[in-house]
Amino acid sequence: MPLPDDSRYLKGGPVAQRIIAAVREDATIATAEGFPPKLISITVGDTAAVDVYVRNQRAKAALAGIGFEERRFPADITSGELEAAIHGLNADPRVTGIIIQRPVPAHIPIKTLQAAVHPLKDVEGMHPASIGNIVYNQLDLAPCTAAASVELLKETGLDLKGLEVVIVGHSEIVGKPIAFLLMSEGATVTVCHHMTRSVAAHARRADALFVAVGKPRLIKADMVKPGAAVIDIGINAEIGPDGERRIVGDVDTESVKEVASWITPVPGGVGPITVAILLRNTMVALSRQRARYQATYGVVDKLAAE
Ligand SMILES: Nc1nc2c(c(=O)[nH]1)N[C@@H](CN(C=O)c1ccc(C(=O)N[C@@H](CCC(=O)O)C(=O)O)cc1)CN2
Repeated sequence: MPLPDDSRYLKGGPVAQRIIAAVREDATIATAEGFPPKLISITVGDTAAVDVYVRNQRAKAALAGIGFEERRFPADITSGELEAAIHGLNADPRVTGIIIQRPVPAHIPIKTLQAAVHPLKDVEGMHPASIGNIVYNQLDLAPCTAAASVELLKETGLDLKGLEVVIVGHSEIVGKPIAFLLMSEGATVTVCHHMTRSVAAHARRADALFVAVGKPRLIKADMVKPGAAVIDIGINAEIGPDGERRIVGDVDTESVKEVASWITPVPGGVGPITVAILLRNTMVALSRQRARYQATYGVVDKLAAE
């Protein structure tokens, strides 16, 4: 369904298109130089939200000129078997990026899997060696959903220096990296989590409010400062009054849009940019691999080496 043409909506589509167009230029050049980018997606078990994400990754990778392959594994696979599969991908020179789709089944330690991905092929920046980069202000490759959310906040034109930002949700893949990305930009950041005494009291102080907790419509109008920017990162599936499955965010958009100056729709907000950032990260990872290749073999490109 098309989004209403309301300037309060921070729509992800145009930003994503811009990013994908730039990625396409890079991918075309890299391919012509003998380094075609190829992204492998690892899915474990069946999760509807992940299927939506992967479907969009495949479609946008095709648009951007990036090879894309999905490897699906059964929910009862062992962690050791998955690690072995990842080591195989690390060793394959045709594979330039690996993404592990979340969530994985509870018996699989996601951190072990993430650490098994070679840091140069880690297109999410979630390897322990990569996640530290954003702490050191090296921001060119950050976790996709976190980077996408920050990209949308920048679309408001708000000055991030000294901006009061509140993040509801402290996950490793979204809340924590957003905090580091925004601290690097000079924002004052508060992170709320399950032990926070009054989320509402913090949220009401925010010039920019990020929400990523997976609770449909948790944030209501009375929790938002008038004029704030509200970035909704929730992706929750529910059955609508028409009996159809639909996706809703963590923010009660209908009421909050009467108070906020900017609000991201769900779907159509952070989601499309998340996919675009993944593709951009894939090109960053490839250029790091090329730099390593050049440093090791002393040639400018693969074609020259042949
Ligand atoms: N490895 C990762 N796994 C997950 C991440 C991540 O960043 N890295 N984030 C979420 C992904 N996710 C939901 O589970 C998700 C992300 C993006 C989209 C998306 O493309 N949404 C679009 C389109 C919706 C539609 O076609 O109906 C949108 O919001 O407009 C969907 C899901 C968890 N896992």
